[in-house]
Amino acid sequence: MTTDLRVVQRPGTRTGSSGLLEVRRLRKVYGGTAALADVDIHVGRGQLHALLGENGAGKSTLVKILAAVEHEDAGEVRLDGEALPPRRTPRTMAERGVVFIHQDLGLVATMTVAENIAQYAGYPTGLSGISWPATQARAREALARLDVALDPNVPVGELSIAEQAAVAIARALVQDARLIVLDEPTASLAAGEAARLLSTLERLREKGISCILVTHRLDEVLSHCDHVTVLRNGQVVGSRPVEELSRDDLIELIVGAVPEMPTRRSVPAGGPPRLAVRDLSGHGFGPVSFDVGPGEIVALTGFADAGHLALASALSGAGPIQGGDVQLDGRGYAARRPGQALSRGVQHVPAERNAEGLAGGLTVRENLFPNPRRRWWPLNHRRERSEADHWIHAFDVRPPNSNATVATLSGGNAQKVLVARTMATDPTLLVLCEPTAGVDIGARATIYRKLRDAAAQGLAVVLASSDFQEINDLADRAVVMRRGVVARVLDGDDLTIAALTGASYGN
Ligand SMILES: Nc1ncnc2c1ncn2[C@@H]1O[C@H](COP(=O)(O)OP(=O)(O)OP(=O)(O)O)[C@@H](O)[C@H]1O
Repeated sequence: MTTDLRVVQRPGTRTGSSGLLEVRRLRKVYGGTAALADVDIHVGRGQLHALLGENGAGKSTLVKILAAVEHEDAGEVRLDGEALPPRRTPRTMAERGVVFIHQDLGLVATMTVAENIAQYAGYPTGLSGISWPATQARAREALARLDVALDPNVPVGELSIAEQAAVAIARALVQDARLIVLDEPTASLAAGEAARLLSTLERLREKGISCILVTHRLDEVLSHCDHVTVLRNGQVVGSRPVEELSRDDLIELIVGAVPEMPTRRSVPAGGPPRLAVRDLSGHGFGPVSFDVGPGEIVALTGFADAGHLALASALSGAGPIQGGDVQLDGRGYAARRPGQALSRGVQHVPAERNAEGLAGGLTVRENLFPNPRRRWWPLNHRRERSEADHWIHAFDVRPPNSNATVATLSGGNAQKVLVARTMATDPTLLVLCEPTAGVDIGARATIYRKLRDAAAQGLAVVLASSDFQEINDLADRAVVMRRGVVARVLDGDDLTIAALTGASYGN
């Protein structure tokens, strides 16, 4: 069926027949490997166009070339019929109304909504300098175009993530955006928040503004996007209107075959808890109590500001604890620093992969074994290499080269290295924050299987995740948080995506 789908653009759908962006035979080679090999993409006016593909397929490379932070080796980019110069700059793109929104949204938390919206387009001025009433009015008007009512005087840091995303889109509107490119904006949003962001994008359709959405979340593509282009190994393997595709069609296009997802375990864990958390409180959460038994995978979840990620950080010594008690294997455990957590066998995948998790300038092997002396003394380089190869193979890290610098890996492949590192050390407790954010569906199935296998050996896992599908597939129990405290605990047949969504909203 994959070959049947190698059809580019069907005319006359709501994808819009008049083209805004034409990418023709685009090519980019890094060190002999073609990240993009003669890629053609057509984005219609007012079209919500999803760009999909497995990890390393070439999506970010394409986005970087559109943003003019990288340049193509060959090919052409046309916007509204105009061929853009090969040596264009980010300013060339901004002047033509191409705006980029990355996962971190690029907002300044301490500045108000109106100030953030004025950040790039400039502040309206009057006789005595900046006109604050005009700045606020323009922000209000841009938000109204998105049907979002927010006070322009509120600091952005006080808003929910979904509201912040609306501010980023409003900022694009005041820059007269014709094309907005969003690189995984929903990767760490819970279902309800992601849906709100996507409905905001849908509103741009009537205004003739086009969007390219890079995502690994297939359900949002099926329910919100008009057209989909799938890349594999730097080539377009399908470009079709969404209405012609099922979920399985999409998965087959992305990874070649529908991977088998592990099913949730039905037998509850026995024995005393490995982790017992009592009335724990810290920045943004508490008091919270829950247990994790041997072999159990317990999810902490909720909307972005629910406190579940802060709680997970505190459990791994990366965030402050203000009160309460934690026991690990029957002994008091109060990790004030990550080093203390590591010495008790607690391994952590932080949500901020680049800032806190990986050293981009070091190799995959060095990132897998940051302290080989602790593992092997005297140092045994051959063993280190062969173990690195084992983990690279087990997690299907691409390219499968332990000497590759982590900064040259695609986002999803870097994430696989981070998760592999936590499991390479025989941990007693894993604390995983958004472990599969940015990871494609094939690699996700691999990570889930590894976690299941490790849990079957008695490992305890805390899974802080906003991905309700992931929790539904993997967790034995879900602790749903709202405003820093436990709103509901779901397990067995009660643990469903609908129940997770309802509990996150406080139903
Ligand atoms: N600076 C670089 N040097 C060497 N190789 C690179 C560099 N940047 C990207 N690559 C390679 O180009 C290929 C495409 O990477 P890209 O980041 O575009 O993938 P992606 O589709 O965005 O993946 P992901 O879903 O994991 O983010 C990968 O094989 C990657 O390792």
